[in-house]
Amino acid sequence: MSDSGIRRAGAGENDQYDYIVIGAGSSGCAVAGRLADQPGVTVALLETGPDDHHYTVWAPVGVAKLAVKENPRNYGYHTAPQPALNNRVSFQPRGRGLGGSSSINGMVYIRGHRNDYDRWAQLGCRGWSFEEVLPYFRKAEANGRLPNGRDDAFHGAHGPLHVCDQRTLNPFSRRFVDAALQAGMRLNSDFNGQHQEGVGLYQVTQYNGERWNTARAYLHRGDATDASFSGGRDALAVLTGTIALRIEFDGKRATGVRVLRDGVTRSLHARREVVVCAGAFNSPQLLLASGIGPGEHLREMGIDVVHDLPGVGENLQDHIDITIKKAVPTADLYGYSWRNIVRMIPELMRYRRDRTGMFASNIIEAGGFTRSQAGLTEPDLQFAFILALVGSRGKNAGKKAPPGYSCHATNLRPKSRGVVRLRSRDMREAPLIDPRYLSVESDMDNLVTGVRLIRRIFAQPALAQAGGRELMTDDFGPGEGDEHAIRAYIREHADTLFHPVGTCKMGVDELAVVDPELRVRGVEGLRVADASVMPTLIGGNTNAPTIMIAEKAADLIRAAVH
Ligand SMILES: Cc1cc2nc3c(=O)[nH]c(=O)nc-3n(C[C@H](O)[C@H](O)[C@H](O)COP(=O)(O)OP(=O)(O)OC[C@H]3O[C@@H](n4cnc5c(N)ncnc54)[C@H](O)[C@@H]3O)c2cc1C
Repeated sequence: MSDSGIRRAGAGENDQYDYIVIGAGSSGCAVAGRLADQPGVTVALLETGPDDHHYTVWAPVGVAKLAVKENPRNYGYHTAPQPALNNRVSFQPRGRGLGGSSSINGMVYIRGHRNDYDRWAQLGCRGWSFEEVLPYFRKAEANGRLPNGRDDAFHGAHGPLHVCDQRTLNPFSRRFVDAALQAGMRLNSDFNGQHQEGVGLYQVTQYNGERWNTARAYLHRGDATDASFSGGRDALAVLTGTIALRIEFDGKRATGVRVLRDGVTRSLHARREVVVCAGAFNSPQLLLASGIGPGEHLREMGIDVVHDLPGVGENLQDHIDITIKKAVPTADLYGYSWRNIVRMIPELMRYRRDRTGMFASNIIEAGGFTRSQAGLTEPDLQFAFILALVGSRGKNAGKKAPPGYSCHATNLRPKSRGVVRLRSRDMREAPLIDPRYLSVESDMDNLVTGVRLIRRIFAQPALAQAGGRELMTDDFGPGEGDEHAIRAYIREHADTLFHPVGTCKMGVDELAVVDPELRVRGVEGLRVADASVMPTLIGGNTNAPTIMIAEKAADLIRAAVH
């Protein structure tokens, strides 16, 4: 692993590029890779963290190690204390290094509901309705399910992002799907097809049993050992260990980026544009540190105002989520017991031999979408069935959980809105993150329904026959469970599902940070293109939608010069 140092990559180490892309995460790799594929164009991709050539990244089960606490590939942020969560501080994993959060995420491939994008268009985001973004989802995707390698109405066969079914299905994932059917849900074999609702098996961003992060997809051209990091492209310089400290301006025009690398600070010049892809926490942080944001906050932090843009850092939205857990003493699930540890030895050999078995699993193989009440136009709850007991994270991580399973219920469209602000002008410091989870009381309501539905699914024969003991729900009492006790449980245990968005929102209103072409309003030569531009949270996991945004951004940027 190399955390610092520019690796030679085509365009090599220069002071000038046509485009400078900041952040090599889900979006940044895609934007930079696509731009660099144009003839005669040079691109620099700046990334604070290290490369992604590490077994914890490409072996899917590595997610259990990478996601739960701070490490060289995970910033491991923490929120401000959350009043509605009994003042708990929430651990916020964020990927650091090539691939960004796509290198540490759960690999679940979900696009959200078509209505989500139609709503973006209704909010004034012209060009972002479902029919208009679907071609970009398909362009990105190489779905292993397509017979004859031909695109169909919903899926792409030839994009750089591999999407496939799980190679080895855990028997408990099958049990979960059967139990949900027994509880009355319907089967859905493609959550990204015509309908989202139902229960089934998730497709994952993997290929041949290995994680397919965006670095592998868009930079390395599939080669896990790509020493150039750029897939050998002459036009693309991939600069790891390089932190963008601030965007530089000439008046209101972005002209380049001030960077810190190997302890040396210097400026890189962008002949055409700077594209910020630093994610929902760091993109607003970088704009603020560069003098773009609410004037009062900037002055308070001693930063010269380049442009007073009140929406920067506002509108933080995240999926709040509650988990029910059941301890089950079996070696088919993940957890710590002698039996489970012994089981892992042949599983490791199996993975090394043919990339199948328990090491090839993302541990989240099954799930589904449902409506918490009749009359809703689309599902408002998502389930994710985990083949382990979800343990503590962040500063509290480390306690070894026994084998078991868990199920998340996620409120897909919470109304609570939070904020990202600066604690310091220095980009090496963590920003202040305050999601204000459950600050709108009604955000709790569908989680209560979610808890009840999970327990109903757990009680069906397909899962109940496996035995085990539900944890921490004794207070609920019999049947549906006491609502007061369930609400208290949610306050004590609800947490993020890791999908922050919206802090540089796209739109046409006062608080919009970028316009529908992703240009930062009020300045020139600067765009934001990552999860932070989503005006509203989509109903599902956010990796595929972020990659869709990047694909569209690359087209918008290319179109601007023609
Ligand atoms: C633990 C976890 C599990 C998840 N599971 C799933 C899942 O199963 N399915 C799904 O669809 N989504 C999942 N997500 C969410 C999804 O991965 C994110 O929404 C998506 O990756 C966001 O992409 P991004 O490009 O906006 O940001 P990121 O991918 O986070 O990329 C931002 C990049 O910018 C870099 N950067 C930041 N600041 C600077 C700077 N100043 N200079 C240089 N570089 C900088 C960072 O190091 C990082 O590499 C998960 C996320 C996490 C954290």
